[in-house]
Amino acid sequence: MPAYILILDDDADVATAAQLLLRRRYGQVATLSDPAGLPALLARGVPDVVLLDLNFTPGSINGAEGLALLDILRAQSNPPAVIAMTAYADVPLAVEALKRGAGDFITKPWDNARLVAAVDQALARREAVRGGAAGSPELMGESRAMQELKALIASVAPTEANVMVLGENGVGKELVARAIHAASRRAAGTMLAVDMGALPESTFESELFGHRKGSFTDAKADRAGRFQAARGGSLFLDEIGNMPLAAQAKLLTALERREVTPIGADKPESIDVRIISATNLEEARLFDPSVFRADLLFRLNTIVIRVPPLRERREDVPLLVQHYLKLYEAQYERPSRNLTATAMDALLRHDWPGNVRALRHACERAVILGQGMEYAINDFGLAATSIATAVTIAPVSTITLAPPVIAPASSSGGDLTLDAIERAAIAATLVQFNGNISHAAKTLGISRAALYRKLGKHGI
Ligand SMILES: Nc1ncnc2c1ncn2[C@@H]1O[C@H](COP(=O)(O)OP(=O)(O)OP(=O)(O)O)[C@@H](O)[C@H]1O
Repeated sequence: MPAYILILDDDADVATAAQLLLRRRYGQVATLSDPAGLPALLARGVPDVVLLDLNFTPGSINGAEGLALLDILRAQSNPPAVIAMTAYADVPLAVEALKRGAGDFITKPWDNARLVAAVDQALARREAVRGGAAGSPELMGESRAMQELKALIASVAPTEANVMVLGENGVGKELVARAIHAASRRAAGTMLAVDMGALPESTFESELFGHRKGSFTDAKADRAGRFQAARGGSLFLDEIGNMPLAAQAKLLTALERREVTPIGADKPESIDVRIISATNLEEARLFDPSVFRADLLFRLNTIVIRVPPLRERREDVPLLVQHYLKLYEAQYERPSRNLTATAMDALLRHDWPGNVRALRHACERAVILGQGMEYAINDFGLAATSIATAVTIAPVSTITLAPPVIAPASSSGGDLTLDAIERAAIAATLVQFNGNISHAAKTLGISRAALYRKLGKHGI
């Protein structure tokens, strides 16, 4: 979906400069200089991201108008991600904006690369938030792996321990980080996310630790760093595996001393953040000192949480598919449709190299492009090579109503081994109960443990 960005700033020059920069990259970039026009604009459609100036009236620096606009934006039923902008790098104001729901802040004049990175991150965060029901990101899944993951999150969250989240792309690492923050003692504070892999080395210190006005040519105003802005909350350091070694050394010093010195400042400032980090780097690479400093690793990984890939918890597929189909049916105002059992079986056997993010996109595609009365596997646009040869299941009419029906012997007869019948019966029963293991086991007449063993055996 092309992104819709709104720049809300009374300074037309500033708004146009941002528009020119962002138009090259995003679908639709609008500007608005008079906040009075905001309700009418929102009635025509809510943007994905709003760059919001916090001070409208010339000379005003307390941010009250911007914060009021922020409240209006946050009150939308499908609220945009907001990046607060201010010419006055006033930490309390930035923190207030973050507390009231802005996802990030940027000071003017901005660095172009930084602005684009902030918009990219805001879009990614919005996608993650939209994934949850009613706007709150929820880590879904009832597989044993997910139950263990949720239990681990619950026990780790209330501590102050630094947590490192490991897992492939799209498995839900950021959702895990948000769940930890939400269940922590710092939940009233903000969780600020920083994509460490996208931070240019030249601006690394200024971004993380802040700077004082005049400390270098472009330092036109004081700027708060992410460490200061996240005070009292959590700092989510994403993609830490992609940080250059020099930046790793700087981060290590800050964490060891529990203080940072803004560029140009004469005194260090103490930091009060909990660090949650994430990477998709394989552990072997992470333990390679030419890639990642061991001393920094030990600072960050007091607790390690591994999020398993979706192919290792296939039982979660039906639940996720149902959730995302419903979500996109509502979003695109499409009628609710069922899924053929054949399609669900193929989705269950898909390897999902892009994990939950890919599943989510496949569901969005099916909702937009599916033409039949029911969703068929072709609607999901999966690469044929990633689906193992289909086990024949009669096209059960709905996934919720019909009991599992196993196809009579196919004309080739090749699929009808006892194993194939067992596999098909399990898959169809899981579909029937939306992936609920307890119900499926009861219906199949076996224990939950036996069903888990069979899921493993059949690679479901
Ligand atoms: N367990 C889950 N339940 C519901 N949605 C999920 C789950 N896991 C991931 N998602 C969704 O999948 C998408 C990717 O999740 P997220 O950004 O947390 O993954 P990630 O591991 O941080 O990805 P990357 O490594 O690419 O940054 C988001 O839209 C998120 O809402």
